[in-house]
Amino acid sequence: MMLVKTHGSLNEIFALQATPDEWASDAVLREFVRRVCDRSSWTGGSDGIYLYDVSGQHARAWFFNPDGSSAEFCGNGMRGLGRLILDLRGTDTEVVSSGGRDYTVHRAASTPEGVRQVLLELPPLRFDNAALPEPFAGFTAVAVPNPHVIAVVGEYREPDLIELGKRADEAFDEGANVSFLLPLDSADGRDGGDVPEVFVRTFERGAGLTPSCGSGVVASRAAWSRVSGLDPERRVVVRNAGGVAAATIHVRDGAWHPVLEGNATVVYRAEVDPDGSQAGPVEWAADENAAYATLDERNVAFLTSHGITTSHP
Ligand SMILES: N[C@H](CCC[C@H](N)C(=O)O)C(=O)O
Repeated sequence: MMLVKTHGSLNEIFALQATPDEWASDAVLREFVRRVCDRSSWTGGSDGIYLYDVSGQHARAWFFNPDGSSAEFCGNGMRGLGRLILDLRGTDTEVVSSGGRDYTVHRAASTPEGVRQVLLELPPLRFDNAALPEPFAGFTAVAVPNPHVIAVVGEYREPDLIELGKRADEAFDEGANVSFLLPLDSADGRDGGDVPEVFVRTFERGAGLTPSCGSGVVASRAAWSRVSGLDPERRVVVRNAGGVAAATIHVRDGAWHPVLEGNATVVYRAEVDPDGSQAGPVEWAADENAAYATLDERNVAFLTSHGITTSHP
């Protein structure tokens, strides 16, 4: 089976063309997931894996966190998977069904550095207005559809994010992805001029602190409009530790429909056996990785110039 390592803003997600029933049992499948996602394994690990099937008109996909748990959706992974499907079919738009919902992926213009990009349309998000348990009382809860809680902060303190992220599993029955959103210069977006920019970092359910969380980008974008009153239709540049994306919310009939645009980079391809062992050489996408390194350097320089201290990647 061909294992493809992709990333969205350095949030590395595997894509593997296979269906869950190809493993002897659910437990064997989840052991495979943990093995290939293990950072100490021959794969170098990842922050999750999408299994996918393209035998029907719409592709189907199943996401697993690196701890073997399932999740409804992975924004960065869906961009990478979408790019693979668009390239496989030679089309500009495809629908991917995952977790009981449909996502539309569009081929998007590459960045000035020559980094491939995908624009992703998500199903309507949902705010959870119920009172949140301590210590998340002041957070905003959004399902995109996976569960996120977001706090808009005046200063980004990573140790606080990590501490709170580790408490999400005990605070929420299904766990939650925990994000801090820090508005940046010209971030009020009210002058109608500059495109507002924010910094977001997420401590992910089932994965921990990651360089980027695509669904966290979308959930944080929505929470910011909810908290600040910024027009949800405004395009906002969202910077993560690992890269840059843009998020917009289209409001239709009162429903908030997120759109996420960002890179969809292939890191390498390698044959893998169903037990997770290596079955062929690792074939690195050297040009893509070089192009992304330039984008990454520029983003790190921007974050540093804005006084943001965050681990990389
Ligand atoms: N850890 C997430 C799934 C992966 C989300 C993230 N990698 C993304 O890009 O959206 C969860 O359990 O809901």
